Amino acid sequence: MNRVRLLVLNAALGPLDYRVPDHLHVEPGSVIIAPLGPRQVFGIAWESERLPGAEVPDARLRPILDVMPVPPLRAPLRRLIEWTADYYCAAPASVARMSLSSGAALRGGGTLTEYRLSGAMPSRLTPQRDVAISALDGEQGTIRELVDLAGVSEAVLRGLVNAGVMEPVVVDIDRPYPLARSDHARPSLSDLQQGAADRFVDAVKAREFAPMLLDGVTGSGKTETYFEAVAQAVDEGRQVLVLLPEIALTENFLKRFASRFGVPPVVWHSNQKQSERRRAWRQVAEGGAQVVVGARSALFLPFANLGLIVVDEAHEVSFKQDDGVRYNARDVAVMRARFEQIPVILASATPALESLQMAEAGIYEKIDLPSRFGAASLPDIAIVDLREQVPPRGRWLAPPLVAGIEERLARGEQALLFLNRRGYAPLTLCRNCGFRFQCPNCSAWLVEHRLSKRLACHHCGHEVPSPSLCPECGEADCLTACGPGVERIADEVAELFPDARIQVVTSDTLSNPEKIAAFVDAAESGAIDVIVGTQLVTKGYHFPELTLVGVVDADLGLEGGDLRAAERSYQQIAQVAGRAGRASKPGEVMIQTRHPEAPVIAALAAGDRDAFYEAETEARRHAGAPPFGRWAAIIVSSEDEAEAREAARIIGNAAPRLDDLAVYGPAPAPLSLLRGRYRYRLLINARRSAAVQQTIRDWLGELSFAPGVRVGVDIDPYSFV
Ligand SMILES: Nc1ncnc2c1ncn2[C@@H]1O[C@H](COP(=O)(O)OP(=O)(O)OP(=O)(O)O)[C@@H](O)[C@H]1O
Ligand SMILES: [Zn+2]
Repeated sequence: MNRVRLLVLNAALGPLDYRVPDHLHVEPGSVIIAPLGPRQVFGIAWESERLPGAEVPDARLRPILDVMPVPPLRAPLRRLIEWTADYYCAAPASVARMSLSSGAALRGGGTLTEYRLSGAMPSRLTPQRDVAISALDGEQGTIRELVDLAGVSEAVLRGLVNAGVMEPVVVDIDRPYPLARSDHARPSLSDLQQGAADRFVDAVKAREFAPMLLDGVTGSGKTETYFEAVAQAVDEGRQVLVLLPEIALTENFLKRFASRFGVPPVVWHSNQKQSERRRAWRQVAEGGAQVVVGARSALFLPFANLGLIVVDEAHEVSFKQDDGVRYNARDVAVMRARFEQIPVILASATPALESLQMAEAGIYEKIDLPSRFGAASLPDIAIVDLREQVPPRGRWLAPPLVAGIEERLARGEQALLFLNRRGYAPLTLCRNCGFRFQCPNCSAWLVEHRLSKRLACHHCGHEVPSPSLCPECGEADCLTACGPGVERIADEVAELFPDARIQVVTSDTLSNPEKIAAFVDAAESGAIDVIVGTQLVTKGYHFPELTLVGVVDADLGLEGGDLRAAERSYQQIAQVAGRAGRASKPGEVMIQTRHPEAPVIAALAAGDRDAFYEAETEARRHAGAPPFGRWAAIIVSSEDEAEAREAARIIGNAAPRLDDLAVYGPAPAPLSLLRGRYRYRLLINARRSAAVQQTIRDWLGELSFAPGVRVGVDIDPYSFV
């Protein structure tokens, strides 16, 4: 009899066995729908020897219902799912779910009716019809899409359809994308760039696993260089995955890609329309999507014929996912390349210490671009010591920075002020009674957002309209904003320079692709004088007229107990500094700080990256921190504080006593209340050789907790809150 073992997409269940009816063909990787009690569940056919489960006698097996009309998940992806689940202590079903991330795509084909002009003219030409006909020349789309394009009502378009002026065209909803042309606009590379590009092209041709670290200063042309490898893969008919750390960077990338290859790449991220996701998923699986650019979830897509992976801005913390399956997309990308036997390029101007260490150990090949492209040189960096250059009361910009902005405005150039704090002020308190606005669901202050006139929690999204009275003492006019956010800095610039055109750039103001595209256009065309932004604006952008970068508070990133704080601060400031002077005009960077002697600041000022990395490496080695030792975290949470505390105590008491592994805690998490759940943490510090995952599985597997308790494991954690 034909039986099959399924990895079912339900994290609470183990693998399940089914019978395969004679009329269905199943192979490893087939996507299957099967009965589960009275319901149905998706599952993936798996090699049974790799997925141990309870042996059920043939007679008790239920038959699967159907095999989905999609290509089976290939072996390299199945191995990746196994590896990810094992390494990050996650349920295989939760990882597999990321591969089958468009339910609609699994069910197979469908069509859609679009319309276009037929060439016939109407017998009666109203002004509305005239507008529509000229606007729709060369266009094709659904009626709804054409309504937007033409700016006329649906009734007008329906009238044109009835009059035969527009004709229906039936299209496959999962139709292929237009093809990228590798020689559409090939740049002529500098010798240095060409050397790097040749290496990447060779690696694509070789079709072997090759992890490469592209370490190039800001503005050195990393993108242009790895585009040559993309071109090679496209020429060979193979697919490419480019991972970006944030959706916000996609718009800029789309534009650059389209001008290089003639068509935009295929986009994949979580905020897309269902229909777009489904088309992208199917084309990825069938090989019709050549180049996919996406956020980290694109890593688990079922590529038919992957030839290259690029992780751009590979040092970015946002590649680490902190809920659900807690994985690091940078590291999983390298594993996917290994299973697929293809090259992977990690590109960054400020590589993670872990990546540099891998290069030093000879595991990654390091490829350097040490200078900027063309006539551009790296900007001059100056320190503004806030203890000597004191901003006026209630202000945050010190005199040298203000003078710098004034100079840029006079010359028609641009300035960028960086402060990694959204909103107007991070804390609001009552001068009369001392009341502070706090989130009811989180142990965090509410942040004032003046643009939207609200107080908001940046952890759970809780919002209240900005009050005029103190809720505690009832006084009016007593609420004070403490400290600056970007909105407040923008106000300060507006007061100093009333004619300046200022744009605040945060995830609040650039909340959709249209707004991001509008910002990029405005900044490129010189319609903005001063940009005030969070980390969102520190990387990826290339604005030729931007010649001054001001870091408003360089000490901010060093606060808090994060063990990677120094590295992250260094990266963020080096990246934002890298936005200055990228074209012919030289750039200048001013870093405001109260601690000019701090190693991070001193290294930035001296432009001595190696010194910083060396000091940081020594500190990590000394502390047994990554990459010299390993960390893992256990996070316990419950809506009931006593329940959470008790579960944490049980885990702490059962902690293993081993020579190569130390357990700290449990202790209340720094964010001890998050989204209504009380939280405790344990930190594990282990030698590199320790079997951390197995130890944790054995340890937690023995324990049981109250039903409302959640226990999460975070391997190689980034967040310590
Ligand atoms: N060979 C080239 N020919 C023409 N333009 C180039 C070339 N190399 C780089 N450029 C241009 O120089 C600018 C900087 O290049 P790019 O954005 O690729 O650098 P990067 O190293 O990715 O920078 P960052 O890390 O700061 O984002 C871009 O506008 C790019 O188009
Ligand atoms: Zn909250």
